[in-house]
Amino acid sequence: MPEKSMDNAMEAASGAHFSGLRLSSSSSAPSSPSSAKASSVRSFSPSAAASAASAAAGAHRQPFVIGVSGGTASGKTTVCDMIIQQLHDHRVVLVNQDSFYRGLTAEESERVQDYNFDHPDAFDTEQLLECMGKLKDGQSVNVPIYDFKNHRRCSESFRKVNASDVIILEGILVFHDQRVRDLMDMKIFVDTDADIRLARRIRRDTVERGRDVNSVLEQYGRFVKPAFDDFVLPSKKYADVIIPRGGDNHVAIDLIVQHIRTKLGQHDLCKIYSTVFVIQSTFQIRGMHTLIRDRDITTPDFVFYSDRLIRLVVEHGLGHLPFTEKQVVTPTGSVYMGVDFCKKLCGVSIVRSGESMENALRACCKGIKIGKILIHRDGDKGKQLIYQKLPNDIAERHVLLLDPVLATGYFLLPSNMR
Ligand SMILES: Nc1ncnc2c1ncn2[C@@H]1O[C@H](COP(=O)(O)OP(=O)(O)O)[C@@H](O)[C@H]1O
Ligand SMILES: O=c1ccn([C@@H]2O[C@H](COP(=O)(O)O)[C@@H](O)[C@H]2O)c(=O)[nH]1
Repeated sequence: MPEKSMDNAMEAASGAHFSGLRLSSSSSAPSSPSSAKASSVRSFSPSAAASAASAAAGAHRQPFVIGVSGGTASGKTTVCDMIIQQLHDHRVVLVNQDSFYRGLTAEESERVQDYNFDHPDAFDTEQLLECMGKLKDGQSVNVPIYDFKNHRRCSESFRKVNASDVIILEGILVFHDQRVRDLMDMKIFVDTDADIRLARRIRRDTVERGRDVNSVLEQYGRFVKPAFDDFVLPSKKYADVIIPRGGDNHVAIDLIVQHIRTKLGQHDLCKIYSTVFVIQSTFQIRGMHTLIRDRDITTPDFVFYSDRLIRLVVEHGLGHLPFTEKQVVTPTGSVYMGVDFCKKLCGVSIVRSGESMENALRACCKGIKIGKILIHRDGDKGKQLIYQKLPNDIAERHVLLLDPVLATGYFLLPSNMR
């Protein structure tokens, strides 16, 4: 049985196991002060534990939403495709604002040359919001398919878009409506010269969208350019990143992809850094995390459980250090084949450290040569900052990185020490 399924099987078989939890004075841990919270834990049933675990396992993580705007034929789709390609190890979906064109009535179709496809009212923004809301909620959606030749939606077919880690919403006016902007975690504006865009548009619309050059030029002068000046360009100010030259700008796209990876990696650092280790979460560990997060926990209980978590993190981290075989002679004269740490631990970085973390580390490290303990006291600066600091810390100097509170614990070892 693979290691992971073995762990799951053992967890399932033992149900709720709180060997690490501190029980009240009437239980098997007489030295611990009594606690109402701890005694309520004793009545925790295996089925409740199982459903809590499955709820956590299926817990929906908010996807990262990227908006990509810019004038017609600026290269929005091309940029999106490049981002999607580079994010190959994540689930990414593309939603086009074009899919939400209302579709012309028979009357409007007769005078299509007078229809302004570049005005915000040409889109069904309510439907777009509904679809994006569902996707953000982890539900799949059926997105309409728009036919640029007939200016209508296909009445029978839809494109099924599944819930994903990253949702990219692309279109000329995706920054126009504040409600749509508010869905986005990152806004990109593709900035390409107007003459290049017009040349591309003529080629594309004549080749792919069944137009002739005259109608393209007529529509461009009458609607496309004025709407660009009135709606698209003014929305550029909302962009977090402006990409000049669109898909030709590989540097900008690489930087954007790196940023998205870092953001996604806040949840899954192991995907980015091969030397980061995360302790497998068990009911015991999650039970203690639950206790220390409970605002009603007493101070002695908080200290007791957080100290225990800290020790688990530190001990697990030390287990990753390099060692050599070592023989010792026991007091009875027999030889014991043991191990000894063989390299000097040159730095320990403790994220969100407190005194108890430092003490636990020093206690656990007795007998290990520690060069330096570097303490990060980031406590109240928040999660964002801690993770943003991570890449520098990793690249430069630290050997062990421990975070007992935010997650179960992270361990970092340079590859030459493993
Ligand atoms: N960097 C580029 N160099 C040459 N042609 C490009 C470039 N980027 C896009 N195109 C072409 O221009 C047209 C419009 O590009 P597209 O990415 O679909 O723009 P948008 O989605 O902004 O309308 C397409 O035919 C595409 O192949
Ligand atoms: O029926 C239609 C619908 C839209 N348009 C034009 O399309 C562009 C937007 O698409 P891009 O891919 O971003 O260029 C917009 O400027 C509309 O004018 C159309 O011509 N006919």
